[in-house]
Amino acid sequence: MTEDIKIIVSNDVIKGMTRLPNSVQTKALEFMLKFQTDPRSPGINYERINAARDKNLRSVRIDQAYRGIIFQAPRDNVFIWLHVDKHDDAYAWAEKHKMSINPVNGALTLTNLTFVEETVKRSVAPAPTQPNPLFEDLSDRDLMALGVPEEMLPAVRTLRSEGDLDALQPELPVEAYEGLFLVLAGDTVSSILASRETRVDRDIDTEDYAAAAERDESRSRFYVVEGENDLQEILSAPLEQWRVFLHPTQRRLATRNFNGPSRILGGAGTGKTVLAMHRAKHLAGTLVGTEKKLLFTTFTTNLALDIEDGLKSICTDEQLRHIEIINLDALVYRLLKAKRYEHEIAFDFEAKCQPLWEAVMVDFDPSLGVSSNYVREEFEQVVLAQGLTTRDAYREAPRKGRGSILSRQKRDALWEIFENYRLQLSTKGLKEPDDAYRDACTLLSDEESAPYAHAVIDETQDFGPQALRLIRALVQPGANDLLFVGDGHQRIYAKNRATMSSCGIDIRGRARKLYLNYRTTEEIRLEAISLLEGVEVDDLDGGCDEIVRYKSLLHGPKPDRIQGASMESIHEGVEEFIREALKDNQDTKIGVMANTTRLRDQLATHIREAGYKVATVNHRERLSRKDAQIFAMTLHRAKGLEFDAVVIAVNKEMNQDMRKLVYVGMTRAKRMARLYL
Ligand SMILES: Nc1ncnc2c1ncn2[C@@H]1O[C@H](COP(=O)(O)OP(=O)(O)OP(=O)(O)O)[C@@H](O)[C@H]1O
Repeated sequence: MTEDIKIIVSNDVIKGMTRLPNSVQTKALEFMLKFQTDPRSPGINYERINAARDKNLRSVRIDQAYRGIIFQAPRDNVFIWLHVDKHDDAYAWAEKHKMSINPVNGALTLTNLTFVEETVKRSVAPAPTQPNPLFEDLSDRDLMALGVPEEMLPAVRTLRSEGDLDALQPELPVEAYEGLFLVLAGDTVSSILASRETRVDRDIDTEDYAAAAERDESRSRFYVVEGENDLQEILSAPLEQWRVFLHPTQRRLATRNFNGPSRILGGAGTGKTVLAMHRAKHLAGTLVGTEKKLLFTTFTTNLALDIEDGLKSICTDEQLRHIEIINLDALVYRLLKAKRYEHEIAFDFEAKCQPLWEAVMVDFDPSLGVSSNYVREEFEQVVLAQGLTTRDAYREAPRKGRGSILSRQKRDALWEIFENYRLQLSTKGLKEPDDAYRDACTLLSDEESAPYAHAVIDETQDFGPQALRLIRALVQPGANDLLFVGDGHQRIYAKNRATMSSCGIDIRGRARKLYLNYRTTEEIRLEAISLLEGVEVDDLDGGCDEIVRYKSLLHGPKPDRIQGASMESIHEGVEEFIREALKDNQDTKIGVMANTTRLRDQLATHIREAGYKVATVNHRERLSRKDAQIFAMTLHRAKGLEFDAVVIAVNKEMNQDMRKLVYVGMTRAKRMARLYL
């Protein structure tokens, strides 16, 4: 490819390749490679398309039956591959579409003109009772600043309900759809643009397709081919959209400079893990040629393993050499072992700590007026969370969110229990993980420099204060040092609620959000959030998060919620659900989730007996490598995973913690879900 030629490929072409017959795929790829080497080669016959309204569209011959549609920019040797199809279909497609550059935000846009005309036609002569157009208060410039292509303005002007907007969504750029629903949720155009960091203050040259292709908005749907082997690599790897096409906000956050720690919030399925992986790739790229390392850490082991596979699919070997992917507990274990730490870290509370806790609680005096559960929570949420080691420190400690005030005498009485418990642990050579994190922090503070240059942290909501302090201590303070992604709605270990600022992590001015759910249908998302009604959700830094601004791109059937079913009818129902899920697509991946291991195993056994192959997802297992279609797991194991269809059974009261757990489980589903309560 010569320097002055730019080849761009649309996501439609990249997605569409797999739908072509194999022989056509091969020919299309061969053609693209030839085209990439020299788009002006005499061997390539550009045919004008007489009926096309965009006069820059051309067709090229792939074989006797298939044609490619290419946009030839008015100047600068820029060629954009837009579509591949059978001859007549390709021509019909070309007649409908128009490429342009959004004159306000400078993004490449492709508009289906016929769709716009039909939308406008349908809306003429509104009945007098119809509501006003949704965006009548916004100027054309505002709409284009949000990402609406100029050619789509007439269609957007006809919208009168959220349903109308959803019907337009498949034809709108993602950022335009997102901008419009944020306006409906009450945001102003300027606040949306500011939080996205979209620039609309430049003069846009609407004929400069080379410059437009580089903008983050364009890159959410167009890929700029970088070098000789680039296109082949893209097309031969698994065609998961997230590897190549990021939401403009994902791309910006993955690559921008932050002058310190940053935190990205986003509801389930909004692409936080995807963003985190691209951020790691980007930062690792800056470390090539140095000895420095980036830490990618998560709470759950299974997720760390899947992220490792994800990173391998987007990073070069050189970049990978600078990334260490490990869940935090495993990292702490390794770190302390290397320092000849004398204690065993009691990761398994039930097996290691519970008997000792129960033994010291024998002396607990009920006349203190608090329950034994309250005492354990006090130990976790105040003593362990703040790393308190003396009675005096506990007497003075703030107890925000603990509900009741404890007199000095009561605190002293509780301290005796706590001290005694730690002593019992110590005689057995054990430490609770929070205390071990604290010890690791102290050991690190003796070192000359922190072991990592950067860290990217997924599932931040499940890291407690000691874990956050340790993460801080593991990374050299500086630009781009820490990127946290998380979602308070998905906190499944309530004791781990933390405030980043009180753990030495200052994210002021560097907090951002993702809004678009790429995974679940809107129907599943709404059903899942209805479980969280009345549950207070925090923003990981002492403030509140809200849910009204999230939205899904996909639609599908409303999930079922079935209450009070007998075990027998749950078994029948689960089997029927699986049959239904597999009906149209035998490759459907199904998650079967339960709140206990016992219930999980019961369901798995029943499904196996019904003739299906079921894999049980355990600790430290890569889901992506399991040879099965149906996966049974506890709700705790479901974090970070995804399935086409999810069926959940819960046999316990739906308290706040359980609601969050079920929320996590249900938002793993892409298109079908059912819940038994
Ligand atoms: N830019 C994108 N384009 C297409 N698909 C995307 C994009 N970003 C994310 N996805 C897809 O959306 C789904 C959810 O992404 P991801 O797992 O990163 O979300 P998340 O916010 O970490 O979710 P959760 O918090 O629920 O675990 C995945 O299937 C992912 O491949």
